Amino acid sequence: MSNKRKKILSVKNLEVKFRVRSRVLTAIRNVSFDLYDGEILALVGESGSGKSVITKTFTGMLESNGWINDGSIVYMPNQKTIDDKISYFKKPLDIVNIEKKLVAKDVIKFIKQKNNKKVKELNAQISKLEKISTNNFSQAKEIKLINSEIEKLRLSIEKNKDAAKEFTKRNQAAKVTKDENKLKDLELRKTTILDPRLQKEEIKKLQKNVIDLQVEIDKVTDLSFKDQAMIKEIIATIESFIETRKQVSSIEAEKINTYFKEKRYSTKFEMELKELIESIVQRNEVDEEHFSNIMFDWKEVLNTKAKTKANKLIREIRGKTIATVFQDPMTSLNPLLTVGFQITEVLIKQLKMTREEAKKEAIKLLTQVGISNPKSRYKDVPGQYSGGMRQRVVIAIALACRPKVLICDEPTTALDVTIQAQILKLIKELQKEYNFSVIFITHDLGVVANISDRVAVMYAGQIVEIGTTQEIFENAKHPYTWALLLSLPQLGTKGEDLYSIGGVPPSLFAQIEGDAFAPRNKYALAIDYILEPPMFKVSETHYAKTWLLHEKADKNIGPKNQIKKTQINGSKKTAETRSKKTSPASKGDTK
Ligand SMILES: Nc1ncnc2c1ncn2[C@@H]1O[C@H](COP(=O)(O)OP(=O)(O)OP(=O)(O)O)[C@@H](O)[C@H]1O
Repeated sequence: MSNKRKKILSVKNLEVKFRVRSRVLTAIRNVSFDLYDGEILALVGESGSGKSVITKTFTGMLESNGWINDGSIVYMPNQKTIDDKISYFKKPLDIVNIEKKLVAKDVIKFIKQKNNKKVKELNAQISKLEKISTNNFSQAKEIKLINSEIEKLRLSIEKNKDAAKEFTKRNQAAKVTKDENKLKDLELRKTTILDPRLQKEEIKKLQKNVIDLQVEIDKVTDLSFKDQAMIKEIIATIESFIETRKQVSSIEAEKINTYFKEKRYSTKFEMELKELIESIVQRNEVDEEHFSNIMFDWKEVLNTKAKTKANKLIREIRGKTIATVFQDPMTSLNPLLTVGFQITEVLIKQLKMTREEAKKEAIKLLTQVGISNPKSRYKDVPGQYSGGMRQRVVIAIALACRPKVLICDEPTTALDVTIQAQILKLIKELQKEYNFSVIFITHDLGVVANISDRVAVMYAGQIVEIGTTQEIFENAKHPYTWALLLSLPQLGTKGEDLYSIGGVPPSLFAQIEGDAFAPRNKYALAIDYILEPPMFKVSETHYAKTWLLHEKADKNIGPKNQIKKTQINGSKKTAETRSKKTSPASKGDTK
C-alpha cells in the first residue's frame, strides 16, 4: 500500500478513557494511524486491546461513561464525495471536535449552573437584609424566627450529646459539632440584624461574593477540553478514594499537582476539589459531606441531552459517511420488521428517496450482496434468514448510503468457516466495486490474510506494529505479532497443542510503565520494564513499537522461522474452495 494514496481518515494521538465505578481506565493510549482511500486496513489484537473502542470514536458510539481525552480524528472527503450531490461532508472535519461538543461542555455547564444557583441565593439574602434594615416589623419577625431555630438546635444538641457519650454513636457526635456550628452562625446573624453597622458590612460582603461568582461564570467558559477532562479525572479520583480508601498513586497526585500549579486561574469549584485531593494525599482522609455538597448536581449535568447539534452531525457521519457492520447481525436488525422495510427506511430517511425508488434500490442491494430471489425475500423478516444471510442484509443496509468508510467489527466471528469465507469475499468484491475504505476488526490474524491491504496490531490500547499484510506476515518485528502468528491454527502441527500466549494483558486502570507486553514477552529486554519503546521505522510502510529494533539490540532475537503468508493463504484457500463448491453464495446458506 503506497503512502502516496489519499488519506480518508487521519487519527493522531488518540486517547480514550472510561469511568468505571468511580475509577478511570485508559482504553486507548496515544494511537496514531491513517486510513487511505480505498484500502482495507485490519485491526488485529486480543480481546480488550481496544479495537472496537477506536472505531466507536469515529461515529460517536462510545458508551456514555467513555470520552475522548485527547487527540484528533480528521475525516477527509475524497473527490468523489465532494462531487457527489447527496454527500454531506465536503470539507475536512475533525470528528473529535464534534465529540468534544458532545462530552466536554459538561464541566462548564456544571460550574455555571452551580454559580448561578449560588448567585440567586446570595441575592435573596441581600434583599432580605436590606428589607430588615429599613423595616422594624421585618426585623422583629426575623429575630423571632432565628430564636425559634436556636431553641430547636439547643434541644437537639442536648439530646445528641447524651447519645454521643456512648462510645459507639459516632454519628451523634458529628451531628453535635454540626449543630454547634449552625448555632454560632445563627447567633452571628442575630447580632448582625440588631446592629445597622454590621448589617451594612454583611451586605457589602455578600455583594462582593456575587461579583466574584459572576466573574467566575465568565472565566469558566475558557476552560479547555483538556481542563475539563482533568476535572473529571480529579472527581473520579476522589470518588474512588471514598469508595475504596486506597491512597491516590504518586503519579496521579503529581499529575493533579502539576495541573493546579500550571493554571493561571482556578474556579472556586476547582479550588475546592484541590483542597479535597490535598486532604486525601496529605492526611489520608476526605470530607465526604463537603464533596457531596459541591457535587450535588453533577450527575444531572452529565446526563443532559442538550447536545443536539453535535448529536445531529454525528448521526450524519454515522449514516452517510462511516457505516458499521457488527458481529451479531441482530444488533442492527429489528426482528419484527421485514428486511425490505428496514432497508427502504434507511434510503428514505438518509437519501430522501420515494418509497418506490427505495424499494427498487433495496432489491438491487439485496441482489448485490448475494441474496437469491430478492423480490420475494424482500418481504421476509430477519428470523427467516440464516446467520450468514442476515449478515449480508446488514451489509446491504450499511452500503445503502454509499459510505466512504465501512467498519467491519468481527463480522464473521459468529459464522462457520464456509460462510465466513463467503462474507469476506463479498466484502472484498463490494469494496472493489464501490471503492470505499474498510477497517476490519478481528482477533484472528488468519481471517485477514486474504482480505486486507495493511494490518495494524493492537495491544493494551496501543498500535504496536503496522505494515502491509505481506510485511506483517513475512517480516513481523514485534514479539506480540510473532505470538499472534504462532497461535494461528493454520500453522499448528497436527496432534500438537496450539501455541498460546501466556499471561494476561495489563490492567488499563494503572499507569503502564515500559513496554506493556514485557511481562508476557519471552524476548523482553531489561529496558522493556523501564522505558516505553517508540515506533521504530522498518520501511516506508512498516513500523513497530519494540526495543528489539533499537540499533543496540541483538538482531538474532526472535522465533527461528519466519511465517509465510502463503501458509495462511493455503488454508484460507481450502475454506474458499469448500465455499465455492456450495456456491452460488446462497447455496451453503440458503435459509
Ligand atoms: N463502556 C465501557 N466501560 C468501561 N470500559 C470499557 C467500555 N468499553 C470498552 N471498555 C474497555 O476498553 C478496553 C478495550 O475494549 P474494546 O472493546 O475496544 O476491545 P476489543 O479489542 O475490541 O476487544 P473485543 O474483541 O473483546 O471486543 C477493554 O479493556 C474494555 O474493558
